[in-house]
Amino acid sequence: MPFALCCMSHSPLLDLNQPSPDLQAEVTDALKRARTFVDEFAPELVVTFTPDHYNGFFYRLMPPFCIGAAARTVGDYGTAAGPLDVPRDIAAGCAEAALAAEVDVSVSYDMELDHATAQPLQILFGTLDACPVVPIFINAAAPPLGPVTRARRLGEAVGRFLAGRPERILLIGSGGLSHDPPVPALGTAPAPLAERLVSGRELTADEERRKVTGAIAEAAALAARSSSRIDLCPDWDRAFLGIVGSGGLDTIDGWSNEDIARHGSGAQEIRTWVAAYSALAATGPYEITDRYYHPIPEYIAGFAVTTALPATRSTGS
Ligand SMILES: O=C(O)CCC(=O)/C=C/C=C(\O)C(=O)O
Ligand SMILES: [Fe+2]
Repeated sequence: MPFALCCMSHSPLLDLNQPSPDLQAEVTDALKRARTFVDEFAPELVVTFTPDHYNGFFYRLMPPFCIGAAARTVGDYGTAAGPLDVPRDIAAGCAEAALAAEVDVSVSYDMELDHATAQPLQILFGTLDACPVVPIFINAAAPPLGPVTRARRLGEAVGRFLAGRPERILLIGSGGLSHDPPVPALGTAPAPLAERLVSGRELTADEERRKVTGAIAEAAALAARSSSRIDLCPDWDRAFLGIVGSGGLDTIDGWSNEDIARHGSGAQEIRTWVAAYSALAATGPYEITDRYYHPIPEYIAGFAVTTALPATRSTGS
């Protein structure tokens, strides 16, 4: 049951926009260090806590949490499309553990997921199917959202279950931190798009083009400080990283959804980090082994990468 954790921001613009060469080099280096960390750990199982952005989950049935017993990624924003190698029995065990802990998860045997799931797997492993993966969807984009403490309780329940498994397990949290990307909302989207947020129909080629050019334009406006959307919030991001680094995850229980939303609609994705770190914390004390952070408007992201391991116990004298 050895554990390791890697939490990272994702961005659909990672391969589409260029921040300054120095900043790009920093990000490349941080992601390379994360990959080396994972290589050295050599996981036999990945459990990924991941959101979606109306690419796999829609309002025809929008669960707060869903555990995939069979899943694939859809290949949005140029990320890989294809099946994940999901061990059904372990996915079912995670779901049973969550339900026993009174966290009402759904299960899916036909889960579709987007860049939020594919990007970290591609960055850390090169491919989607290098390692068995249990995907755990946490709704962060589609209101109503439950309190953030539910993500902590989900993570704890999954962590306690995984502690009884024999595999080397990598926990991934994908998302955050502060950011306000132009993801459509049911209440404000024009009628054909609002209908799609319910039905999940394919985007037309024109809608797809406008989605990508719109995100690129929004990033440019954010970098030029001419965007009307919520700005990145480095102080809040650093405070959040401090909390997960100190292990005081229950501090976040006091954050209301409105508090979190003040740092952008995408800031709700911190739920994935809270769940992943809570899963690790449920197995014992942990320590951060690497941490990178930079606010990057070109990616519309308070961009962070952290890795962590169970704390090495002092043997005393
Ligand atoms: O239908 C759409 O427009 C979806 C757009 C989308 O997928 C945007 C994603 C943004 C992030 O992943 C993010 O900034 O966290
Ligand atoms: Fe996202």
